[in-house]
Amino acid sequence: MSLMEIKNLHKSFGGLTAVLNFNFDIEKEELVGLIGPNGAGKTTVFNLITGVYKPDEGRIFFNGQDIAGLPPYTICKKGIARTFQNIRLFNDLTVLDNVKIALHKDVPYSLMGAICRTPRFFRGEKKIEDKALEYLKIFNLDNKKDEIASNLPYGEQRRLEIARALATSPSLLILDEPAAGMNPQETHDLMNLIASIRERFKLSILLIEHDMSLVMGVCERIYVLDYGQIIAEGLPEKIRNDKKVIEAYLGEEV
Ligand SMILES: Nc1ncnc2c1ncn2[C@@H]1O[C@H](COP(=O)(O)OP(=O)(O)OP(=O)(O)O)[C@@H](O)[C@H]1O
Repeated sequence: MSLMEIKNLHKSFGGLTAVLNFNFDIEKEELVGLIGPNGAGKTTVFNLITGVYKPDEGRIFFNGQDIAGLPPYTICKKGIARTFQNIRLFNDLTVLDNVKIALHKDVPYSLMGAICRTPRFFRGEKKIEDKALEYLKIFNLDNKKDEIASNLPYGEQRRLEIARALATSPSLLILDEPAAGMNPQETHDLMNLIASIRERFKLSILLIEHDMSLVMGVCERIYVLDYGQIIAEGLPEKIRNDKKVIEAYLGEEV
């Protein structure tokens, strides 16, 4: 059984059809790319999967259960984590607190315990802090743990957002244009990091990207969206040479 299977998804905004008859699947531990030119409907698909929008039609099966139209927090609890195209961190909190928040569901003490500052509270806090630091280490941000998130350079904010998403222990991590605004070296490093995260945490990753060349090196399978519809699907090599894909990206370097 696929980890996620999407069947005949439709979404319109007024008279504009953003996503039409969208079919998709991703296996456990697979790294899949969803690419397409500007306005193709990628973010809309993303928002449908994560519960930001309700589909007009269609089903989204995750671990065999239909999650279409469920609220975002329920979908997150089921094991889908996301990052945003425009970074959304808790800007005034420290780097460490941004990740600790994502671990709140693992809190081993009660509200009363927190108010009364019981030994169980302190032990629990220490455990969460250690875990958050482990995530920060993976993203090479542990030495910035006490900095205010908004003071980090852009590339580090992006990495922190992924660390925070990963801390919710998802089985599917969806990254919306994670390399947007990064320089070529940062982008290259990030792609390697994404591949290594998949190996280490044994999770599935859906990478949504405008830039086709970015996903070519890292994704095992790619879907191409244009005007709300899938125009090609398959291995990177097949996608690179697909006539419809080349036409959709006409004028852009493929
Ligand atoms: N909330 C909305 N209300 C009205 N139209 C919308 C809304 N969200 C998206 N659209 C329209 O739906 C179409 C698909 O947009 P979407 O943002 O999903 O594309 P995209 O592939 O993510 O583009 P980009 O790469 O520029 O982010 C566009 O024509 C967009 O203007």
